[in-house]
Amino acid sequence: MPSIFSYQSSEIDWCENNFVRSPIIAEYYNTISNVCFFILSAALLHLNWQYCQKRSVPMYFISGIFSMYFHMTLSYVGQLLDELSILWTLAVAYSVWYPRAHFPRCIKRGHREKQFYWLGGVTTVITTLMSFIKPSINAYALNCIAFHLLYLTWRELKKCDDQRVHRMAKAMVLWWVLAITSWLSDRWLCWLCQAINFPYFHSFWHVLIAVSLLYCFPLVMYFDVTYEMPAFTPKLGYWPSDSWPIVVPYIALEEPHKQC
Ligand SMILES: CCCCCCCC/C=C\CCCCCCCC(=O)N[C@@H](CO)[C@H](O)/C=C/CCCCCCCCCCCCC
Ligand SMILES: [Ca+2]
Ligand SMILES: [Zn+2]
Repeated sequence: MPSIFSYQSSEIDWCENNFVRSPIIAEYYNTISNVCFFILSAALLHLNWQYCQKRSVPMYFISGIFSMYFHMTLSYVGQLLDELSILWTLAVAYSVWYPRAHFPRCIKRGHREKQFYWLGGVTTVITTLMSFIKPSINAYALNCIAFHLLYLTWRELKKCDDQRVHRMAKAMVLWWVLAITSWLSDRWLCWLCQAINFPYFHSFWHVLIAVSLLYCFPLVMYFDVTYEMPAFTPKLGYWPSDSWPIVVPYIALEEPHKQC
């Protein structure tokens, strides 16, 4: 029986052909494309330095390290680490940022906060256990989180008339649609990708989801400042400048009153 650490012990094998460009890296482009998680999370921390000084931001580049290991080995342990790091980053992000205004109504009013954290904790533990049984199904469950984020974004945007925030949300959704299309294409249309000699859609997924998060995090920070830091007004800036066609948004904190 192969070890859970051994090469290709995972039940998932992505579309890219294995060991074509290197004898020690199973999926070469799927491995190196994870570098974008390190670059873009560094950019995120740098541009949003004011916010990061005041609040802790979940370090999603850790998922990039495990994802690299997974694609390099295609091992069962690599797959578990990849998925569990995403799951736990999401759990931390929800516990830090989930707006109290959107706590589910089904939990009792007086104890809402405590019960919400219990609910989140139990869900995370169950999903963690499920990862050991059927990690390939778990990847779909993780992707479904995006639909909940879309729902939360839609509810927040209804209350917000800052057009810059709407523009940021639209960009996030656009990049996410491109990302999830690439992920699904790699999983389901591999025969077609092989036929056209382009089995690289999973590498595109890495880049596109990292770009989508570059818009998602400032959006979440914007609403967090609005709700949780009444002493500041979140001001949305664009790097390198407003007039560029492709821009990176960031949050600056200003002292007077709020907009949304
Ligand atoms: C109020 C809550 C705010 C939450 C903010 C979002 C926190 C993001 C947390 C985690 C970062 C995810 C990093 C992705 C790493 C991808 C590694 C990878 O490619 N793994 C694959 C195998 O190599 C695996 O098959 C992928 C599984 C699915 C991962 C799904 C991640 C969902 C992240 C949601 C992003 C939302 C973006 C915008 C939504 C409209
Ligand atoms: Ca492969
Ligand atoms: Zn991947």
